[in-house]
Amino acid sequence: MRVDAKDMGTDLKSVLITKEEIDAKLAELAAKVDAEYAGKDLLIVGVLKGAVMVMADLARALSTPVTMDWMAVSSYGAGTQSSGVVRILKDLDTDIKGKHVLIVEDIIDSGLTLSWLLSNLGSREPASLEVCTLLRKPEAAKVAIDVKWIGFDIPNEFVVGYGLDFAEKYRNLPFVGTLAPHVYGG
Ligand SMILES: O=P(O)(O)OC[C@H]1O[C@H](OP(=O)(O)OP(=O)(O)O)[C@H](O)[C@@H]1O
Ligand code: HPA
Ligand SMILES: [Mg+2]
Repeated sequence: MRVDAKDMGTDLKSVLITKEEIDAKLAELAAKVDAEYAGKDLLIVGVLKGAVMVMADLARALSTPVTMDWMAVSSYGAGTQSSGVVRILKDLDTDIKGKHVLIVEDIIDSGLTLSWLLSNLGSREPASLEVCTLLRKPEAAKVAIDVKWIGFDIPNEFVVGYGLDFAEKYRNLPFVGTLAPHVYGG
């Protein structure tokens, strides 16, 4: 069954990026990642929980053999604003020293989560450390981050779907949509 904005009642304001657009973009990104890491061992690190969908779909679009690990950090809690305080809820299972590591994210909003992650993982001495994110909000950046692969730059609005939640809901929507302000008290 296809879920679309109508099925969400009035919770969604609009569909920003369709499933088809996400699929096409991930194929493009996967080709670039394949080219970069040809002949190398690559560990992709998904940032739970938001990046679950991107990890699953990007990993399957890659030709490069990869290993996968996960980190859980949280800075948003149940709200729509980053608290700026990043907590590790689950650390990597593997030692990344000397490995080529690619962090996979669903979204870079303020950039605070990723900035913290890059310095945390960077201090573990990986052979290389890069970032691939499906979404980025350029207008929301509070810190500058060097991001190698970006799927879509989006407006500074709270989005849900394809892994992204509001109060843990809407992660399973197959597209990215904007939330109606009344849902989060706007
Ligand atoms: O650039 P920032 O402003 O730091 O925001 C981006 C981060 O916020 C979200 O995670 P969240 O803390 O909501 O956890 P979740 O993935 O479990 O929803 C998202 O998945 C990113 O990891
Ligand atoms: N939506 C959902 N989760 C998020 C967002 C967003 O716009 N920004 C950071 N985490
Ligand atoms: Mg969240």
